[in-house]
Amino acid sequence: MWLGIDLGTSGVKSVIVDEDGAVLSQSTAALSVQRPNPLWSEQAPAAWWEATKASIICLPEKQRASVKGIGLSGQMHGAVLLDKTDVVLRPAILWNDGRSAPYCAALDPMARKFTGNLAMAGFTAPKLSWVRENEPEIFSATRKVLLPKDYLRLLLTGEKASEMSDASGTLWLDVAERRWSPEMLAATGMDERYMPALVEGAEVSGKLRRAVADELGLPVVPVAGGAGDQAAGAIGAGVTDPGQAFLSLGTSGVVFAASGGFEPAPENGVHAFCHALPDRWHAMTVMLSAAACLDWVTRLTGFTDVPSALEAAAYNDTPASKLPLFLPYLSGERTPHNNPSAKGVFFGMSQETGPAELVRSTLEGVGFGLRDGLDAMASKPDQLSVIGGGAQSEHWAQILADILVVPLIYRDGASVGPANGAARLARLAVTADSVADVCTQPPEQSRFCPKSNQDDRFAKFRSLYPALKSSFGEF
Ligand SMILES: Nc1ncnc2c1ncn2[C@@H]1O[C@H](COP(=O)(O)OP(=O)(O)O)[C@@H](O)[C@H]1O
Ligand SMILES: O=C(CO)[C@@H](O)[C@H](O)COP(=O)(O)O
Repeated sequence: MWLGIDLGTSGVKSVIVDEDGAVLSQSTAALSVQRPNPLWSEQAPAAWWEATKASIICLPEKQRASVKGIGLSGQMHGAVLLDKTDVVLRPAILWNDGRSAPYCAALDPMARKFTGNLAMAGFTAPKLSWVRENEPEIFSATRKVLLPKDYLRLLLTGEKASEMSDASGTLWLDVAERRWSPEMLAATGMDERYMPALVEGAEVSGKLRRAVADELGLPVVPVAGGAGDQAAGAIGAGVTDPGQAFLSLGTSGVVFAASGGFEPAPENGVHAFCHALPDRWHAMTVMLSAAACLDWVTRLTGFTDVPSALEAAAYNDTPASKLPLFLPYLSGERTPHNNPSAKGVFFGMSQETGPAELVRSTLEGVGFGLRDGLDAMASKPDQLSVIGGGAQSEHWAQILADILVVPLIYRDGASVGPANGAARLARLAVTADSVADVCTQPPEQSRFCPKSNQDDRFAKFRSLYPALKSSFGEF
């Protein structure tokens, strides 16, 4: 048995996977996000740890006792600042936090040169520029900066380590060479001593501490490097070779394509990062609020939960031409606009607009945002496997297939894709099993092909951002 732990933004998911790759059990412990100031997005690392333990302890006792290795996956880019005794100095600044935007311009030329990526506000390095200027006492006390899942690793094993896929999202990694970049570290007043050791995703990074093992009913087993949640999702979905791609419908929305090598294309905000396997890279586009918009519109409209809101949308028959258009920029946007100050908008409301129409517009607007991401990619994938919490809705699947104009494939275990990928990396780290044997595509459950043309609505959607852009910063 292999234990995969995925530190998502909305919760920690743990899965146990057997020798044949079947997900035997899964458990989720919810997390909340704190937004104490405009553009800020934070979580307490202590809450991650409590949720991690809560999710593991709910897995069946017998399965836990049979675990042979653990893999970690997690939300990317977040900054956990530790002092010289490994005490957390402030709440973690998350991937969808836009406060560091003013520091990106200065880093951008170097980021393009040394990492092949744009300096974007959600990445880790600009966050440290913000801390250095705005919280100088915290910056001076900082001795290590860890990514979210790597903080869990520290508590699980006592080791400070990261791996290439997640480290790519810091802007401190030389992505082509898979090593820390002294130039990028110096640009934020740091050097390699602030960074954890680097391993590959399918290498062992340490061993579970005895006390933690006893508390969680686990044996003392190796913990693999793991991956950032998107690369872990790719391993779970069997997206490892050029031409393979997936769509993630988590808090964020991601189009991820495995590439033949390191192929930087920073225009339009396409990220070129290391994959979780050695000598492999990938391209991805990221929208900051995807399924997060469903939670928001559910609260806004007063439906009891996301499935009820989706059901109301499915039964609503207002002609699509009468629906408002929704710009899904509730936390700003990364790809393609690279604008943390962009805002959510309902455009075209009328007396006929009610709760179900708003939910429908939201489902559609997230689709349009994802289409913007897909169009930013250098080449369009033939099909996309779908993973993440949003993969639970067939109604949304057809809307998305129509907008994206690409077949969408729903596979077994889609909603726990990154946790499954983390478990697979643990298996690769501990056994001699091959990537081809372990990283298979899970069986197909259903397939949604484009049926109705949405290009006219999409053109209207696209016209709104340039028209509103200059006003966003004023709010
Ligand atoms: N039945 C459902 N259909 C579609 N989306 C859903 C459903 N239930 C939950 N979700 C969405 O799943 C999202 C969480 O997905 P998940 O992949 O777990 O995110 P993260 O990894 O960011 O924590 C929530 O934002 C929620 O809107
Ligand atoms: O910023 C990115 C990827 O670059 C996000 O995808 C985060 O990694 C959060 O992922 P989810 O919580 O939405 O899975």
